[in-house]
Amino acid sequence: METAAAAAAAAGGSTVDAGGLHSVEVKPLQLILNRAFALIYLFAILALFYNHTQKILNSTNTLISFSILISDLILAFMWSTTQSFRMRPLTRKQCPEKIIKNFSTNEEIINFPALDVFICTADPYKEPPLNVVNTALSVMAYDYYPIEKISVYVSDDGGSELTLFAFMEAAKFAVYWLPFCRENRIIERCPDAYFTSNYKENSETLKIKLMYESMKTRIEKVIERGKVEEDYINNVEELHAFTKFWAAGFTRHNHPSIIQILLESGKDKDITGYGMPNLIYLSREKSKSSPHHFKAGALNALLRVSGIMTNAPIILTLDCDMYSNDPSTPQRALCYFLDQTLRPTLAYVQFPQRFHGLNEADIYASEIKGLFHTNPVGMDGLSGPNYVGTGCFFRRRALFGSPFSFEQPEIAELFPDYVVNKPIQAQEILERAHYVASCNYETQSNWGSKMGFRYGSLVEDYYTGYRLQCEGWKSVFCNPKRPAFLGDIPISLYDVVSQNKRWSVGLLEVAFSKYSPLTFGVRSMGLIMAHCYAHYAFWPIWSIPITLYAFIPQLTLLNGVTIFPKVSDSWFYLYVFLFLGAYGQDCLVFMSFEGTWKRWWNDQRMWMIRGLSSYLFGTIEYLTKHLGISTQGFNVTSKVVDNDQGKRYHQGIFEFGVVSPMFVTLATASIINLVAFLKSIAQIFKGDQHLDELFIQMFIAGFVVINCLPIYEAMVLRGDKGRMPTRVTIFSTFLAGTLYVTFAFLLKSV
Ligand SMILES: O=c1ccn([C@@H]2O[C@H](COP(=O)(O)OP(=O)(O)O[C@H]3O[C@H](CO)[C@@H](O)[C@H](O)[C@H]3O)[C@@H](O)[C@H]2O)c(=O)[nH]1
Ligand SMILES: [Mn+2]
Repeated sequence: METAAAAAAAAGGSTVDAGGLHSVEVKPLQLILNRAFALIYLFAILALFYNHTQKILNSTNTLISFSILISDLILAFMWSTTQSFRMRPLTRKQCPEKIIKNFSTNEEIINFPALDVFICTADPYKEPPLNVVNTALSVMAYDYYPIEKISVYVSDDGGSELTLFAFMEAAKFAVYWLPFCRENRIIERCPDAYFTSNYKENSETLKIKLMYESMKTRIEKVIERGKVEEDYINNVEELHAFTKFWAAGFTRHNHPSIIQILLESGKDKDITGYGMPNLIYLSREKSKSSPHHFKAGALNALLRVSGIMTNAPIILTLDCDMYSNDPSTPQRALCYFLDQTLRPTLAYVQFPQRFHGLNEADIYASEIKGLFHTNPVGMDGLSGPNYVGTGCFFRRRALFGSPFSFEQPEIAELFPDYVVNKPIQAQEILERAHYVASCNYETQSNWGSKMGFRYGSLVEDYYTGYRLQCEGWKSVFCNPKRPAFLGDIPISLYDVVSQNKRWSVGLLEVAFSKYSPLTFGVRSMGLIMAHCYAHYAFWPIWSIPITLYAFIPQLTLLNGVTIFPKVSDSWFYLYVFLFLGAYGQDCLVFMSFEGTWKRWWNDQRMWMIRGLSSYLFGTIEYLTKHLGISTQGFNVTSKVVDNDQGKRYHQGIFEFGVVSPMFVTLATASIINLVAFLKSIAQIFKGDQHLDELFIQMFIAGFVVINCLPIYEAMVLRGDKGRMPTRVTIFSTFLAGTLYVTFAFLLKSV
């Protein structure tokens, strides 16, 4: 931990580090309240299980009591892991304006450490190259001194000439864009974001806009044709580069590595004669016979190729849709990397994932506030936040063994302190770069196990951060007021639940591996940190209580069977406390991070939806994958916006539209809850049943019904393309009927 600063912070209040580059703040009252609440709630949980034991012993229907017990055990476990985020939340501030002074040799010359930026893309049709180019331009235009210290490496797992073409265009546009941003002190350095903002129109902005538009048109034309044709190729070098893609047998899954230097710092200048950063295109070698480990594999190839070419001590990893929204961001990260007291063990500085284009109510809870904001603040007070794949500055050394034992790469040039002394275009450098980008390079090596980004989980980001922290590395959460990066969000429910399904598979791969946070994690990083990581690893098992609670109380209700305490029973108040306590705390935390009611409501709704879709089917996919039956791999999230879909999204209308088993469970649950709720109301009015006995079950059904309103609407009221497909509705109605009959039979036969 952070020595002096931490000790002072532990005592409460705020502290500033010695250099005055950053400060931390802990609110002592908040700590006490959180811990006291956790203690009280814990006693309530214990009381609940006492009640459960009694019930099971006297129960006539053990199966039902047992499934509720299992659900509550899992809910209690997940609750306890959530509390670890509340034990010591901590907020930080940085003073990026002080950084320049630290690196000035004299008034004029400022010399920051070199920075390698990695941008990953994987599919030109799901990830439009124009957007990838925008991301690259936004970081090339960072306020970094001298700018030649930045090298931007683009990894193209799509192996696409379209992406390369877009980057050739970007390199030409950059020599105008960088001086334009610098001289006009533009804050918005992502061109697309700038031209859609409220910028000042004058002849200069008009000129640069025309250039941008012309680049955009050329890129879009080429994408439309699906191929770079000769009229778009300017010279022999470009032709030579594209010929590689046209070789016989070239596919995205099978091709040699392609490395293309698009800008070379020190050689290329902008139109004012000022330097330019390096810009390098890389498509690592792929072959059907060797595993390529998806994004983690791409990052490791980048780590090596950049090692050969520039070997910067600091690395920024970015997803292709995460553009920079603040040119001073690297200076904020430097505030930490520079601090002597943090230095020996600081592995990475993580900025939150934030998104643009969210609708007002954030219907799909795309903000994922827990994952990206509130929980990292909790982990920051312990050993530091988890790595979330993008917007993260690494110390290169952290990817080569623990802080105490260095893991030697195979070749000397890859040592993190190796000094490159040749230009990146040198024949020798290029040869070496191709060599380390080949698919056999990693065979029989420690890459992915002890070195670099870790293999073995579809959530390579979570897994890598976790393993680094197990080794003893620390991290810092940096959350400035102006978002440092902004990314795209999926705008159809299917894309959202599919993305979460992939995460679920990846998380379970960690949960049930020999590196499980509950065993290996507890030993390596202590109980509380390990619980934070366990919270994510076991996310998908939330599907069990969510699914059981979506069906059992309702199916029993339909059959007039009471399974919870009556309102007149004193145990009833325990249930009220448990419900209000958990939801209340969740809501309070959400609201205290610039939340709104509407967004919180959607956040809790999406939790239920994910429980019945992503988590459930993710768990099933994990099981089938491990039985060797099927595997989907890394299904890249689409970043393309269909116009109609975009319109509906902005009106806050849920987008179904696809026939998927994940929608069947949702629709079935929504039907059963509605029928159960309505039937029990009718029975109470008729006097056949007592509200006193059925209240908790009716409350659950009613609560689910309110959450399902958009689903009913999509099933019966809507006619647009995003409605629930009729096949799903019919099948779900049939399934609901079958479940009802089965339960009626089960309950009567005992
Ligand atoms: O074989 C692959 C697959 C993906 N990617 C890239 O990985 C990034 C993330 O992919 P995306 O489809 O956007 O996944 P998300 O679920 O939106 O991403 C989140 O979850 C991923 C782990 O599942 C992390 O890698 C990401 O950083 C994190 O933002 C994108 O830039 C892709 O181009 C590759 O480079 N190679
Ligand atoms: Mn993404």
